[in-house]
Amino acid sequence: MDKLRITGGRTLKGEIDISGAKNAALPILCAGLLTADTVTLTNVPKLNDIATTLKLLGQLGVRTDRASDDTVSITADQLTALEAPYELVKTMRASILVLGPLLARFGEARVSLPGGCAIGQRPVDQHIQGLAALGADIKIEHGFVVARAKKLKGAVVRTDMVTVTGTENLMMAAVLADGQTILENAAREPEVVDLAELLIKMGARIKGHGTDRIVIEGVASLHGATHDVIPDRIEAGSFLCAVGAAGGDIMLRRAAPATMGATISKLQEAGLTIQTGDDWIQASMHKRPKAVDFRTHEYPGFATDMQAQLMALNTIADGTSVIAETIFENRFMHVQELLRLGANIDIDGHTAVVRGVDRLSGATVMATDLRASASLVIAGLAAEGETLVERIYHLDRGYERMEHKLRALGAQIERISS
Ligand SMILES: CC(=O)N[C@H]1[C@@H](OP(=O)(O)OP(=O)(O)OC[C@H]2O[C@@H](n3ccc(=O)[nH]c3=O)[C@H](O)[C@@H]2O)O[C@H](CO)[C@@H](O)[C@@H]1O
Ligand SMILES: C=C(OP(=O)(O)O)C(=O)O
Repeated sequence: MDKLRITGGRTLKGEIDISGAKNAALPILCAGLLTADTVTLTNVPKLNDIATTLKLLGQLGVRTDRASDDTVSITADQLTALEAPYELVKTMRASILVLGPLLARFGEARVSLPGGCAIGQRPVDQHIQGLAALGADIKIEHGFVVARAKKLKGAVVRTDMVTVTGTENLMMAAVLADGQTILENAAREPEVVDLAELLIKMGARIKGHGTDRIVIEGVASLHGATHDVIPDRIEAGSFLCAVGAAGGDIMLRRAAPATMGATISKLQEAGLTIQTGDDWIQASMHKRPKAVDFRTHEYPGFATDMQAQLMALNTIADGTSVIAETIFENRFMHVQELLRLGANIDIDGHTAVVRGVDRLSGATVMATDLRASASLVIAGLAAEGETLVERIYHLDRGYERMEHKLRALGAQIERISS
């Protein structure tokens, strides 16, 4: 298994490009199942999760073509299967996103239940209840969600909590349903908006995306489209935390600062100087960070996917911070590894109290999930001496060539392949 070796203590300087958003690209690839025409996507990041999704689509009989580094075309004109098997679903929870499109267009689907993972149980009951409300006959059988519906029918669906992939699955199902669907308590994340924009280009009739009430008028069929995936706000935020922890001056190009309000304002509170344009972010840090309290929240609040990275910055900050994780019940797995680097953190249920230390010292640590991995890399950049981050396959799920980008910024970091 590959590892990262980081020698900490170097400031960061330079420019890098931000990749397309993983969490936008995944549902958007699945939306290709909704039409027999070709859907062409640009700014698709090169990530293991994208490779897994393309493999899954391939198993369903979808023709996929990576025309260039960041362009992918998908054509779902001759499906050979309507089933997402456990082997693929277990590695990536977002596989559940084939359920809505398959059911809407082909009238049936069988998708393995995604298992629990490091950050929480992550049930899919809201996806199931929502599809049932749209008229699907849906049950769990032998570890699979098995769904059938001759034709879905529009309905008012109010999810019990805000769910990002739940909203995406239901939106993709509703675009081909008979009549009107209203999704209440819908997720407002930019990635949901990006999916809606693609669906509209494909002929869907959607209004209200970006609010908590999405109204969809079903249409008989959708057609092909071309779409540029939005920039990854979590990747960009992770690099901002990196410069906050290591110090320096960086420029992030092809970014979307308009989607990053909560992250940028917390980092400014921590002492970073940040300037933004339409598609760039310039950040400088030349002092010790200041501890910042925060709580995770649905968009436009502070993203749970940024919690671990900002915690890493807080570990070396001046002062004590209180961090509340409100979205996932078990998303502090990085804490025990940050402790190995010399951090001072106490956890009490959903709250972590971080007392900033003067310095971290390099050690061998283990990545436990995607953003936990990023937090360990950030801490390693700031730590004295050498940090070895093990099990970085988690990182490879969601960051495109992170070590290359950090090296371009002057960090001393290398991949050790084994
Ligand atoms: C591929 C993708 O886009 N992943 C993102 C998506 O995950 P994902 O869409 O899986 O996360 P959700 O928004 O659904 O989860 C929010 C909360 O609702 C709960 N829940 C959700 C659905 C359901 O049927 N039942 C239920 O109880 C979850 O366990 C969690 O506690 O949003 C999360 C929250 O912003 C991010 O951390 C993930 O990076
Ligand atoms: C939790 C994440 O992803 P996923 O939902 O794909 O597990 C993430 O991107 O931080």
